Amino acid sequence: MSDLPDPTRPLKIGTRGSKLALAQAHEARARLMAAHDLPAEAFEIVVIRTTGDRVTDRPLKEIGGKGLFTKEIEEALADGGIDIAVHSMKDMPTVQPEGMLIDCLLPREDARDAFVSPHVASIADLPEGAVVGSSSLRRRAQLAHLRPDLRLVEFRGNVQTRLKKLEDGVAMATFLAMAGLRRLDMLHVARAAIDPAEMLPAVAQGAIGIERRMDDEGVAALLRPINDVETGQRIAAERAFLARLDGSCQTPIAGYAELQGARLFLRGEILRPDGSLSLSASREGEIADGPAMGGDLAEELLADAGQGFFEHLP
Ligand SMILES: NCc1[nH]cc(CCC(=O)O)c1CC(=O)O
Repeated sequence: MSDLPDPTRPLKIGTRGSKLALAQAHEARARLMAAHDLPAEAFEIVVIRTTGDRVTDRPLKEIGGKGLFTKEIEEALADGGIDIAVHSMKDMPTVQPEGMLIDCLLPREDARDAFVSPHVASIADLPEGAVVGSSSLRRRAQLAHLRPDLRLVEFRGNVQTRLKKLEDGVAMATFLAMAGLRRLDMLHVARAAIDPAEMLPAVAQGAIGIERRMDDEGVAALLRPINDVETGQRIAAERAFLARLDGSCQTPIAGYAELQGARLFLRGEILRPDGSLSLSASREGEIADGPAMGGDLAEELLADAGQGFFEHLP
């Protein structure tokens, strides 16, 4: 256990307790074990219950937006209760608390959304007026934009709960991240992976980030070999886009970056929550300019949107 910052005790990995969060924590541990030739006993997985986990009866946007799934975990990191925290980057605020840093990203999974339905194979196949369940502000707005005839209902809970609701006929279809389904070994429930050109994914969808104390050099050295540089470059561009828009919080936002050789392609979209308007644009440039391109893309969409765009509620 000589690579550990403190070889006399296991490294504590903080995570939420959901099946998906645990799968992600196990993936992080497996990569650390392989990179440093360490046994599983060199790590301890510490489950932390967050506000987002406790409140399950209301849409997330009513409880108070970003940070709901991270606050208690970051407190544990700050007071030394854990050494690292494993997160879905999609759920992470663009700015970390004082003294915290995310500079380690695992290789990104499939970033696309999955179309999930026991009845039909795609969005286009949904009959007129069909009911679709989703609590994602982005997915709801994108779907309303594509298919204004559909009826949307709130859908929260874990994957099993949502599938049960589909079986019970509460809705005909829903959406889930391909990445989450793959990590849960439940890819079979995806009827189709939706092309980003049809439904642009959430910023950082499919990426796992590892947060640490900024001054913890021992942990920084431990994480370095498992960081995926290309994922970091894509996420940096997407999160810079989000960061520039975030002031207007309750807004449906999508952003997706891809690399081709030394070039970075970034697409971004903002929508009215009711889907009555969608604005999108893209940028192409050097990988190193990704974060600047993200900010610039956000500026363009904000200028297009004009005053009042974000006040238009359903
Ligand atoms: N908001 C919940 C959440 N956060 C991350 C994922 C999926 C995994 C990922 O995007 O990395 C999900 C569930 C979903 O959208 O289906």
